[in-house]
Amino acid sequence: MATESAPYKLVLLRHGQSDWNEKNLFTGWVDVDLTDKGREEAVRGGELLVEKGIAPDVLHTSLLRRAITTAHLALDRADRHWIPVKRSWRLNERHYGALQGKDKTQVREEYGDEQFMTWRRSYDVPPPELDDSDQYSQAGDPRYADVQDAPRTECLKDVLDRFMPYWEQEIVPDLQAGRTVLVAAHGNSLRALVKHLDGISDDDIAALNIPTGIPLYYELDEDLRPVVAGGQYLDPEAAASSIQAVANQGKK
Ligand SMILES: O=C(O)[C@@H](CO)OP(=O)(O)O
Repeated sequence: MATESAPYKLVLLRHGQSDWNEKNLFTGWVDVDLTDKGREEAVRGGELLVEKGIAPDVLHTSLLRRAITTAHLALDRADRHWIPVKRSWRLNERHYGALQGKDKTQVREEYGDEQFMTWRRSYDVPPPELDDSDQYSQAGDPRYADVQDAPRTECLKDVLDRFMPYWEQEIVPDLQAGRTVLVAAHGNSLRALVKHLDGISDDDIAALNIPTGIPLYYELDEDLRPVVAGGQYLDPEAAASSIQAVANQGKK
C-alpha cells in the first residue's frame, strides 16, 4: 500500500461500537465500554492492517477505555501489541457537556432538528456546560487531575485547540522519525484531526463522519499534507455504510 514519495504513514482508528453508541446516547467523556460487536470491529481493524501490510510502530490513544481497548484488540490481532503507547486526554472524545448521557433521538425531538445538528456538528457552538454534580461529570476523576481548566463542554473548535499542541509536539515527531503512527481515538477528535490534515472548512466539516473500527490510512508528504485527500479507508465499503449510520443517528 505504500507510496515511494510519501515519507510519513499515519493510521487513524475510531473505537469500535460502544455500549452508548448502541444505546444511541451522547457519550463524550463518559468512559463506556465496547459492545461485543465493537470488539469484533476492533479485531477486524487489526486484520485489515495485516492484509494491507501496515505495521504501526507507535500508538497514541485517549484516556478512554473504548479507544484503549480497540487499539489493544487491533494491535493484538496484528501481532503489534508490544509497540510503545502514549496516552493523552487531548485525544479524548469531544466533551459533550449537558448532553452527556442523553438520548439522541429524544434530544432531537425536544429541541428540533436545527438545534440538534448545531450542538452535534456545528464547528463553534458547544452544548450547555455539564454541572460538576451531574452523574456523568468527570469533575474529580483522577485521570484528569493534571488537566488545567478541564472542559465542562466543548465544540469541535475547542477539540482542535486542545488536540493540535499534542499533534505538533508528540505525533509529528514520531512521524518525522519514520515511525508508522496509529492514533486510536474518537469520532469527533478524529474529525478535528482530519479537518486539520485535509484543510476542510468550518462549514464543510459538519458533513464529515467517521465510522467505528475501520482504519483510515494516510500517507503524508514532507509538508504533512495528505497524498490522497481524505485518506483511504482500509475497507471502503464497510466504511461507507457505517458513515451513513453515524450521520443518521438521532433520526427515528
Ligand atoms: O456521543 C458521542 O460522544 C459522539 C460519538 O459517539 O456522538 P456524535 O457522533 O453524535 O458526535
